[in-house]
Amino acid sequence: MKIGIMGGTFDPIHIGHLLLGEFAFEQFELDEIWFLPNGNPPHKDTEEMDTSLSHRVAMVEAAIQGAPHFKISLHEAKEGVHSYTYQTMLEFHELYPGCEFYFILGADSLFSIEQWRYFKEIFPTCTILAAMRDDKDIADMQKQIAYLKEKYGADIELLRAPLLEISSTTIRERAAKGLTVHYMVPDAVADYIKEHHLYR
Ligand SMILES: Nc1ncnc2c1ncn2[C@@H]1O[C@H](COP(=O)(O)OP(=O)(O)OP(=O)(O)O)[C@@H](O)[C@H]1O
Ligand SMILES: O=C(O)c1ccc[n+]([C@@H]2O[C@H](COP(=O)([O-])O)[C@@H](O)[C@H]2O)c1
Repeated sequence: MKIGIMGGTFDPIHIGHLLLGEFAFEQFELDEIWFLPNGNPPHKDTEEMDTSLSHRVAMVEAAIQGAPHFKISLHEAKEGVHSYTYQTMLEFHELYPGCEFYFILGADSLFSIEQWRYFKEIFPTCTILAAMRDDKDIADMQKQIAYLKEKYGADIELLRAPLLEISSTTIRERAAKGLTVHYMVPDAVADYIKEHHLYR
């Protein structure tokens, strides 16, 4: 089985994340995409976040409902302890022998990966599928991919997905101002945000 891993904080999940999953599935002929919400991301201050893990998980579940090739993994849905990608990927290989993993990320993550905990250990565990984002154009991406390949022997491919200037931050800010987030998130997520008065 070829599994795409779409890791994130998902505060909240938005169409940028879903499109990365969909285009990775298609371009690399994957069997499933696992959305992997991080309960306590090492590089973000969860104390500053006012969205509980249970809300973030519920929004991922709502977003992928009805898409049989999209699943949720609760492997990193732990409060308190930080979850690190290198550890999760090593554990996935033990838990799911015979699976090939493809870790999906956006340009901001590709350019900061050298700050991740034991990042060199991640490279042998998966192929990284990196999508353009924000100000990073194709030349920037190819340069960074070539650099990481050359320096660490990383296996990285350019993921071609629609460029969307959308982030969870924008959605939180819009919701806080009482502006609509429709079409930026699936309807079920917009309804969830409204019903639970999130980001007010
Ligand atoms: N619009 C987008 N285009 C490409 N990649 C994206 C996009 N939005 C998120 N990603 C990628 O998805 C992964 C998970 O992102 P995350 O959950 O932090 O969302 P975010 O929108 O970046 O959130 P925030 O604004 O809170 O930092 C990261 O690798 C990020 O680069
Ligand atoms: O392992 C690390 O040190 C590490 C540091 C930063 C980010 N990550 C992972 O990168 C993915 C995207 O992170 P984020 O913050 O953009 O949601 C998510 O799966 C995080 O767990 C992992």
